Amino acid sequence: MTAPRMTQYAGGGGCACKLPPGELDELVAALAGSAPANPAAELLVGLDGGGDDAAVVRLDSERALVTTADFFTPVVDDPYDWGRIAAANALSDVYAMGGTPWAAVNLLAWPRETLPLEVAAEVLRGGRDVAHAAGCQVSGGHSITDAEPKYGMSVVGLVHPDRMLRVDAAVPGSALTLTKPLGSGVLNSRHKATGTVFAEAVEVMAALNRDASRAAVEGGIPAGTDVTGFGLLGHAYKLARASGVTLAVDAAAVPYLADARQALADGYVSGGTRRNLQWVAPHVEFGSAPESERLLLADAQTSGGLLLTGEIPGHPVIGEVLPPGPSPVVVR
Ligand SMILES: Nc1ncnc2c1ncn2[C@@H]1O[C@H](COP(=O)(O)OP(=O)(O)OP(=O)(O)O)[C@@H](O)[C@H]1O
Ligand SMILES: [Mg+2]
Repeated sequence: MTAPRMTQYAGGGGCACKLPPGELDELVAALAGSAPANPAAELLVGLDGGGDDAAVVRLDSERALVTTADFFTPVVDDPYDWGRIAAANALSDVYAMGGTPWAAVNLLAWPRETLPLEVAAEVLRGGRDVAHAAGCQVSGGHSITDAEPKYGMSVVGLVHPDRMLRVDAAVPGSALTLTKPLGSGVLNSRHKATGTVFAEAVEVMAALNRDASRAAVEGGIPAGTDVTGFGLLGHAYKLARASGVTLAVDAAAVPYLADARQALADGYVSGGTRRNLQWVAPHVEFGSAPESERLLLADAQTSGGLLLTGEIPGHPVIGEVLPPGPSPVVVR
C-alpha cells in the first residue's frame, strides 16, 4: 500500500494558510485595549500594537508565563515530519519571546473517514519527539474530526520579564540577524505539486529556534520575532511598526535554501506569498529589487528562523535598525 500524501488532504499548507495579515490586524484590533475588571495576573505582552509572538503574564519580579498556540494543515507528505515541523513552529513563538517552553498540549483535527488514525499517531509522535528534544512536556491535547487534517500545539513557557524578545523594543543602530534561510514557502509549494522531497527544507523547518533564542537573550538583544507566514518583509514590517523604527534589509545578505530560487523561477509561489507582498508593498522601499526578489523576501515561511535586532554568533547579519524614516522597511 502506498502511504497517503498528507499535503493532498488540504487546500493551503503550513503558515501560508494563516489569515491574510491585514485581515488579522483588523480582527485582533477589535479585541485589543480591553481587560478584565479583576485580572488574576498582570499582562506584560498582549494585543496592543498589533500583537507579539505570544502573550505574557507576570508571575513575580523574575518570572513570567508565556502562552501561545499554533496549528496548520500538512506542509509535507510525511506525517512524522509534519508533526515535527508543526511542533517546532508552535514552540518557536515561546523562543521568539526569549522564553523556555515548559509544557505543551496537542491540537489535532482529523478526517477519520479518509485517513487512518495510525497516520495521526505518526504526526503526534513527530510532535512529541521535537517537544521532548526541547525539554518540553507533552501533557495532553484536544482532538476533533474535520474535513482537513490540522495539527499543532498550545505551549506554555517561562521568561524573565526584563529579558524578553519583544516586537516593540528595537533600538536604532542595532544589527539585524536572521537565523534560518528563507524559501520554505516556495519549496513546500513545489513539494505539494510534485511530491519532490526537499530534505534540507524539512530539517530547517523541524529545527528548534532554542539556541538562537538563548544566545539572543544572553547577548541582551531586546527585540525579535520569528519569521513565519507573513514572510521576512511582513514580520520585519510588524516589528518596525511596533518599535517605531525602520528596518533596512540587505537583499544580497539574506540566506536562502538551496533550491528556493529555482522553485520561484519555475512558478511555485503560494497565494499567501502574493498576498504578503501586496499587503506589505506600500510600507517597503524596494529600490531596484526585481519582482522575483520581492516575492522571495515575502515568501510565506513555515517554522522560520528568528529575526533579531542584534548579532549572535553563527548567523548572518542581513541589515540594520535605523531611526524611523519614510518607509518602515527598506530593501537595499
Ligand atoms: N483569534 C485570535 N484572537 C486573538 N488574538 C489573535 C487571534 N489570532 C491571532 N491573534 C494575535 O494576533 C497577533 C499576530 O498573530 P500571528 O499569528 O501572526 O502571530 P504569531 O503567533 O507570532 O504567528 P506565528 O505562529 O506565525 O509566528 C498575535 O499577538 C496573536 O496572539
Ligand atoms: Mg511568531
